[in-house]
Amino acid sequence: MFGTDLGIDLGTASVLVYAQGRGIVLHEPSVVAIDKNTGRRIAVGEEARMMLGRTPGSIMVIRPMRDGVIADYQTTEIMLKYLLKKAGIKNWPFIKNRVVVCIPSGVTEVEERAVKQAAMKAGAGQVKVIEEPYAAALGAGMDIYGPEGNMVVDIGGGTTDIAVISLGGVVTKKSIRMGGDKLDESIIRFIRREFNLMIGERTAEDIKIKVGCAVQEGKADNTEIDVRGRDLITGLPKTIMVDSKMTYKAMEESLEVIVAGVKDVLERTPPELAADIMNRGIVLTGGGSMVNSLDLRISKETGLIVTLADHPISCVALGTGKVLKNSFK
Ligand SMILES: Nc1ncnc2c1ncn2[C@@H]1O[C@H](COP(=O)(O)OP(=O)(O)OP(=O)(O)O)[C@@H](O)[C@H]1O
Repeated sequence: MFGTDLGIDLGTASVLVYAQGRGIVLHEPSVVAIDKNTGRRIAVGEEARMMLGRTPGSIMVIRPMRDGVIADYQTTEIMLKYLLKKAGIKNWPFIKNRVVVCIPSGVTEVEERAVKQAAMKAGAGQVKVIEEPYAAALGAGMDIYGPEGNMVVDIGGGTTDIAVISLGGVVTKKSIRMGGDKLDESIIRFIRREFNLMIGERTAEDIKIKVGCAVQEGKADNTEIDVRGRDLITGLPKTIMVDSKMTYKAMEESLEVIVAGVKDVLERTPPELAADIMNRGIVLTGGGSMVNSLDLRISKETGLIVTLADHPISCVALGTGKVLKNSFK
């Protein structure tokens, strides 16, 4: 006897849970705060994210997922257990639920097994895994079961998964360990180098979301933001102004890695499918795809039409929901 079937997008930046018949029931950052002395859980999700960079010595804030895979197994288990309970799944974990979890397409067998085991330990009765770009394409509403080629680029916090899908299967793919987190890191490095200012992860993400830009021309609106950090020379707090052009420079190298990945997959795609992609274009999903003008940048460099999915962050979880019905026959 099984309970509600669930789809989980266990991401580097966020965890989304899709419950059969209810849709997305949870969306929280993949962050856990632990008491260093006792090992006790203090906070999980948004509450823990608010603590990032602000904790006293006794509290440790952990992001247990790195580059799309589990980096800290024990903390992932704690996080999943807590979040699935919070998602309000009836009788979790007393009735065993069937769960589909998404994984990046390039993971090793060991990494895949760790994801399955973490879900089982968190209370799942049966676990299946599916590849992220497949779920992302389904969640974006692409017709992946037809004979035409579809190209999806899922840019998450830790990985970018690029795939060409046709007849319900992945034909060419690439998973690169580059995503929103690395963009934040490049902003931190740029500001330290150019302004001798040390900023935290959350501030860097804020800059990326508010004024980040993937093309040199910059954004037309909202082009500047005041940024506070610690001056590395005086040691004192300082405010500087950061604009879109600076974020372009900061993120340029990292964005180029994503563009090169897209070109590589296109080059390896069979000609018939490549012709389909010329007609249909590329669909971007994942939170990282929302960097301003990234669609324009990829379009310029590939000469193809590039569209941002309707709800980029939810696509993988929505796609997992779509495969639930056929996953446990
Ligand atoms: N409006 C926005 N503009 C730019 N980046 C954004 C925006 N909103 C979210 N992001 C970024 O999207 C990333 C998270 O995306 P998402 O939740 O799809 O990743 P994930 O599934 O957790 O990661 P992965 O698939 O790599 O494991 C973060 O780096 C976040 O900063």
